[in-house]
Amino acid sequence: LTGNDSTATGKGVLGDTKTFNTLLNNNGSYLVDRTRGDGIFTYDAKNRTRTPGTLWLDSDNVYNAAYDGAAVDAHAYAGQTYDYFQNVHNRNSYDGNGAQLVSTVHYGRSYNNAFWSGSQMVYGDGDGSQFIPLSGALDVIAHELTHAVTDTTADLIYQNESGAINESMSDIFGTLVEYHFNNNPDWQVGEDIYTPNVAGDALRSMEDPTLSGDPDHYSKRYTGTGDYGGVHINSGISNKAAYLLANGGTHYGVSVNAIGNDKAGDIYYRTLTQYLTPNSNYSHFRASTIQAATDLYGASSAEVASVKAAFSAVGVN
Ligand SMILES: Cc1cccc(C(=O)O)c1OC(=O)C1CC1
Ligand SMILES: [Ca+2]
Ligand SMILES: [Zn+2]
Repeated sequence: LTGNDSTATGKGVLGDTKTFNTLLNNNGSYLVDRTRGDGIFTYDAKNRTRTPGTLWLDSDNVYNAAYDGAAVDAHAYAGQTYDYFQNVHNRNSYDGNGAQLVSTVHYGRSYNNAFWSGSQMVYGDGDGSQFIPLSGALDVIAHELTHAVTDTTADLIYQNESGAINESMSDIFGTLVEYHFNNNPDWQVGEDIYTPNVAGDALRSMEDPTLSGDPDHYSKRYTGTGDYGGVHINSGISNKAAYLLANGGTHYGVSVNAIGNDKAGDIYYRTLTQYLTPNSNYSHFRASTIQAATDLYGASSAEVASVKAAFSAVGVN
């Protein structure tokens, strides 16, 4: 594919105008951003379920059609998430080696899911009631891309406690990316694309996981076999701890002093990339996070004390 790098404008899922990088040649404008790593490529599944589908081609380099919104956000938010990992953690794409970022939008029909396939991101359009196009939220895209970071580092097995930690890492970095770009940031997950007819709810809450029926203490963990052993359920335990570490608070009588988003992000990034292993459980997660914080701030630091308190507050001792 040859052509010239260009900057296009378009409207995202929520109707917000944004700019992003495209590639222009005689055929028209492709959603190809050659300015980041080995490139960001966005595809159209045309409501079928073959991936990656067709590389997105637009006629005039202006992406304002309703059908374009899901692709505009998938492309622009993948670029922002790339920038977060590169600029904040010095990681070049999800593998540290500039791997291409491939996304497919308009996947399936009324598909209420988004996922990392093992090699690319995939986004459904939602059914218009439970979800609107799922690429319309930065925390969702950063969530999916963090699965790729996890798979190329700790490679946490996607079931039971290791799977819950896998899921929580994606929610944590989804939220940190949303704050980094000040994109209506909060400690909720997927709020911008979830239940358009219901105000104030979210797919999950990190601030209060019980709002979506998930545990906020290890003693309340799910031990069944659903959801791969509760990977989207028991993530609430770690999500609450992360919320407390960054923001502070008292939970079940345990007080945590805030260390802020940036230090929390550096601790979780080091934990994920240097200490966690495929079968890490919550106990190993506590030890690993303490070690990462010790490496960064010292054994007697306030940051280490807050990590210990945050895990204790959610019953992981
Ligand atoms: C909507 C959805 C369904 C199933 C799996 C995932 C998954 O990627 O784990 C999923 O996406 C999310 O959880 C992102 C955060 C909104
Ligand atoms: Ca959010
Ligand atoms: Zn996930």
